Amino acid sequence: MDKITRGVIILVKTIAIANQKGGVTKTTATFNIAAAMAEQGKKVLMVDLDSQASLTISAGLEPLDMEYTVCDLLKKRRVETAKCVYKLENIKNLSIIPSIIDLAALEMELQGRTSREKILSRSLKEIKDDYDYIIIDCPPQLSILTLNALAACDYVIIPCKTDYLSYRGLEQLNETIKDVQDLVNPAISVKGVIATLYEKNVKDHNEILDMLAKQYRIIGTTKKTAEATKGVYDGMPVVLKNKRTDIAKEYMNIAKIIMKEGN
Ligand SMILES: Nc1ncnc2c1ncn2[C@@H]1O[C@H](COP(=O)(O)OP(=O)(O)OP(=O)(O)O)[C@@H](O)[C@H]1O
Repeated sequence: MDKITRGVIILVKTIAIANQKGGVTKTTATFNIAAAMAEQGKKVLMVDLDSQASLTISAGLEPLDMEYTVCDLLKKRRVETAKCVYKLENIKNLSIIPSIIDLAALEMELQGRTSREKILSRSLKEIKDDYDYIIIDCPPQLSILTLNALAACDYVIIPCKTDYLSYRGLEQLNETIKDVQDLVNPAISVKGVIATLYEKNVKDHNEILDMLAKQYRIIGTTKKTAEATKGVYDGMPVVLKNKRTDIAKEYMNIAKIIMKEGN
């Protein structure tokens, strides 16, 4: 995982943002953390591994207009990884491997392949040295795509809504991560949980937040707020669009925690 530049070893960190539950703000967290790191001068690559392509669209790209997407990395006759990387015009230091709806169909094809959970990892190796961080936005299932992300990453960050069912869903995710650790990627660990869509005035949210904090390392708590999505039409995450909001500050703080502990 190391790259050597003029004799100095720099750790390259690949991070999976994962939770098999939908709507827990995986995509929003990926874009904001990646943009915050890029703003701090890190070279960051985001990988959209969800066929809904929300990250791709949030970044201001049209999935159907892309010549190459993450599908081209995963299919049998894959293309060179660098061809699938697009630099974002409006955010310095930030690039993306976009997704497209075709990824849903490709998932079926992946099931029949040898070492099917290591396909993404092999492709990312080609370009890993070009980035300080690679952040993978996982789909909302424990599918072969999520397994590919877990096999390719150094650690996982789990966004979890502060409600009971989301809290309970973490058990299943942790079991999957343990399996991946035993069978495919011994180096994987969970960096922490981001408690998301938190509402201070909801009693249950406070109880779940306490329960989460007892069991997991909370690296940030993001409140439910309309501010979070305001830049989505012009391809800007709130962390850059409206830096003074609480949500932007929280994402910046999470990015700083990761960078401080990363290298
Ligand atoms: N802090 C927030 N407050 C309110 N809404 C938010 C916040 N963060 C994200 N959202 C909105 O919540 C919805 C779900 O967010 P997002 O798409 O990031 O979740 P996800 O976990 O990636 O979803 P999926 O599992 O479907 O891919 C989106 O409409 C997003 O704009």
